[in-house]
Amino acid sequence: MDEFDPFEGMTDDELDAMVSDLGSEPDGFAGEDGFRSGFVALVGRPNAGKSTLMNACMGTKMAITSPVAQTTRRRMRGVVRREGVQIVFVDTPGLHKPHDSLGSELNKSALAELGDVDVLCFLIDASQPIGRGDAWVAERVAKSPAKRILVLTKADLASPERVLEQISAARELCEFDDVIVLSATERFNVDSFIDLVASYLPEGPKWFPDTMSTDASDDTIVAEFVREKLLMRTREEVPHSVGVICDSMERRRGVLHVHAVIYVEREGQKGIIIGKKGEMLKHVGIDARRDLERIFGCKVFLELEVRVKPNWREDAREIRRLGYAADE
Ligand SMILES: Nc1nc2c(ncn2[C@@H]2O[C@H](COP(=O)(O)OP(=O)(O)OP(=O)(O)O)[C@@H](O)[C@H]2O)c(=O)[nH]1
Repeated sequence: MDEFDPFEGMTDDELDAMVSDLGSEPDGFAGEDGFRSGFVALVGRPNAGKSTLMNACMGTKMAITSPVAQTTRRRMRGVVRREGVQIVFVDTPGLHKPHDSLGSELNKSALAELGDVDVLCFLIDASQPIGRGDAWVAERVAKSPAKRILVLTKADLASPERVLEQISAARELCEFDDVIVLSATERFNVDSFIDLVASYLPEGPKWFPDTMSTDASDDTIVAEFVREKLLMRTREEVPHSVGVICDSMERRRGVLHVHAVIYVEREGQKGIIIGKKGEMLKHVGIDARRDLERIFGCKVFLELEVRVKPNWREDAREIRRLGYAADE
């Protein structure tokens, strides 16, 4: 199969404009003894491709992804290691105009990262017009003291001309230390992205031990993967009304026994999720179990239950209990 190359046929000048050093010199890689490390936030509008890029960098799927906006509800850290370097990527909820208390919490959670990281990657979908949402995010990104990298995602979906236009428009919004164009699904420029980010990291300790690749707890991983399968199989309001909690996990004779509760806001949504003769819930369980067995490396017995909790998205206590509060 031919390798995907969105820049095929472009002139050197055009290429320079796409992946450019915009002036500020990265610190360079550390010397022989100096270990480099740091925190790198992935921020942007919902659906920009933040979780997909984090998974691509990690080389395994840890963050859930879907075409539904606001898939990410919990800030999640994923560790990527290279010789002498540890990068802690922080996947954040998409920044958007909130319509409920849950939305406000998600924004708060993402915004909290802006001032607290070494490198800020502002992801913009190359295939979508830059709009007021991006301008709003850019205004906040511009205030961060972190190094700033503009990341044009989904290059496989946009023409080179379109990508160039997007870069110019994004540069109007905010100043960046660097720019990179990539496609996480095609693995185009993902390794270059990791190298670029690493070059901006300061000398520092190993923040995570070598055996740890994420700060997400096991029960969070269960809840998130069940939710992802629900997002894949439901439509309209239902995906946004779903919250999942894993309330028990126990390993017995090599099998992980898991119980998770799916919360929805209305009886009708419960019916949709259970499906005719329980078919929908059964398939969600099968899909989720497959991922969980890969992640935990053992057989998983997954039991799912659906409960109705009216208007939980407006209830601060419920948002916290489900683990979606900004300071979780
Ligand atoms: N074609 C293509 N699709 C992509 C690429 N990156 C992400 N996607 C798709 O874009 C959709 C959104 O991706 P996510 O990674 O969930 O986006 P996100 O920014 O984390 O979204 P939120 O959780 O809503 O903030 C998914 O359907 C992905 O498969 C890419 O490089 N190319």
